[in-house]
Formats: sequence, structure tokens, C-alpha cells
Amino acid sequence: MASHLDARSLSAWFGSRKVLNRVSLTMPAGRVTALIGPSGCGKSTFLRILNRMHELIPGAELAGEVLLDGEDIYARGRRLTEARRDIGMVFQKPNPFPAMSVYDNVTAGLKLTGTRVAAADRDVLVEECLTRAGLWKEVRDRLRQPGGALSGGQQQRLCIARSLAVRPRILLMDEPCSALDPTSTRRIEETIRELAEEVTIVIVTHNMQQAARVSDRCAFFLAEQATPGVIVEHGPTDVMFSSPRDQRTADYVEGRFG
Ligand SMILES: Nc1ncnc2c1ncn2[C@@H]1O[C@H](COP(=O)(O)OP(=O)(O)OP(=O)(O)O)[C@@H](O)[C@H]1O
Repeated sequence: MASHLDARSLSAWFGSRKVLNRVSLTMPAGRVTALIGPSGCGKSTFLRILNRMHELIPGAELAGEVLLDGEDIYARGRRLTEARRDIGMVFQKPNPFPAMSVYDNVTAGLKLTGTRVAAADRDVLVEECLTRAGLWKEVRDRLRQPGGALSGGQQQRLCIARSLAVRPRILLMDEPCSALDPTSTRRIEETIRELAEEVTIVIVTHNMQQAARVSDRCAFFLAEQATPGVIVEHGPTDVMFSSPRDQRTADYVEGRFG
């Protein structure tokens, strides 16, 4: 069952510099939401707030609420590890443990998040996650080889499989294809579409074609003239691309700036 995520009036600071101002966005269950906007407008910061990674940066502050199926992940008594298990993250650069086997890479997150899986069930879990990440057929005969021996695109799908192993409710992806070639990019995009029914996905992308291909909804972030980032407009992807309400959205999606 996919979950929904609600960001309510999120503001963020690095030291005294405010970089997000009262940003609210609903990311519906079982949908892919793309965060788009020029460099430096706060997309990655917003994403890091969604799974409590922002607070790890020295000097970083935030205000607002993040509700996962109605429950605030920042509420007192909610543990950091709980939010991290429920809300997984895939980064720009594939980051498998290079010397660890493909198999062990998939199960690496279990211990870290305190997820128990009986030894007898691990083979099934590894196959399931690699299948869902669209990698099983390519690696089933290489499960004991190091993760670092895979191609860049395969490594990124291995990272997706690793994220899935702890059964997240939400998957955040920060420019997951920017280090990949076009073929690997298309493969990851297919994987995103296949996963979307079960896991709610939020993806940051600079590639407008990619946003149009993979997302159901889009949010356009902008930080004008050194003001903090805000969401100018959000809505169904086809509307954002074909008939945006705001001229700045139209200019951005048509490639006139950023
Ligand atoms: N660790 C940090 N310390 C200080 N300032 C930071 C830090 N990380 C980001 N910032 C600043 O916060 C603002 C928002 O950055 P962020 O990375 O969230 O933007 P972005 O929209 O994701 O950009 P890009 O598309 O280039 O990745 C920028 O002005 C950036 O310089």
C-alpha cells in the first residue's frame, strides 16, 4: 500500500540564510511527483527535509511539518531511523558499497534500519527487490560479484533495490539519472513507472522531457533575486506543460531560462 506525504509550510535556513519560504505540497499515494526548477532554488533541500536528512547539516534549521499518512515525521518521540526506513532516498551518483557483493548490497539497509528478515527469507527478498528494480535478469548469475563491478546504470538500479529492501512507503530520488547515459536513463525511468503503483515517488529532475515522461504531478520551484525558494505552481504534469497558469512556469518548462 502506497502512502502519501504532505509538506506543510516548510521553511529552511542554512545559518542566517533562508533558502525555502513556507513551501506546501501534497505528494499523493502511488503517484510520481517531479520537483523542477532552476539550480539553487531549494529542490534538494526540500527533498532532504522530507526524510530528515536536512537536520544532519551543521547550521541547518527548518520550520513546518512533514506528514506521512497524517503523522508528523518530526513529532517528538518519532525516531530518525523510523523516518529513514519509511522514506528511502536514491542519490544523484550511484553509491553502492563497491567491494560488497550485489546480494549483500541489497540487504545492507536491513541492519542499519533494524529491519528483521529471517535468513531463510533473504534469498526471496533479494530476488524480489532486484526484480522490482529491473535488475534481476542481468545479475542473477553475478550475485556474489562486487557491486562496484556493475555498470553505472546497473549500480543505480542496485541502489534502488537496496532502498526497496527495507520496504519504504516513499522513495525520494535526487536527480537519479544525471550521471547516466541515455539508455540507462530510460531503463531507470521504466523502473520508476513500474514502482509507482506500490511506492510513492518524489523525484528531482532538471530534464523536462524526463519530468514529462515519468511524473503524474509537478511542482515548479523558484528563488528569484536571492529570495528564498517557493513553489510557484504545482499540478498535474500535462497541465503544467500544456497550459501553466504562471508565465514563469511556461518560460521554464519551455526552456527559456534555468
Ligand atoms: N550545506 C549547505 N550549506 C549552505 N548552503 C547550502 C547548503 N546546501 C545548499 N545550500 C544553499 O541552499 C540553496 C538551495 O540549494 P539546493 O541544493 O536545495 O537547490 P537545488 O534547487 O536542489 O539546486 P540544484 O538544482 O543545483 O541541485 C542554495 O542557495 C544553496 O547554495
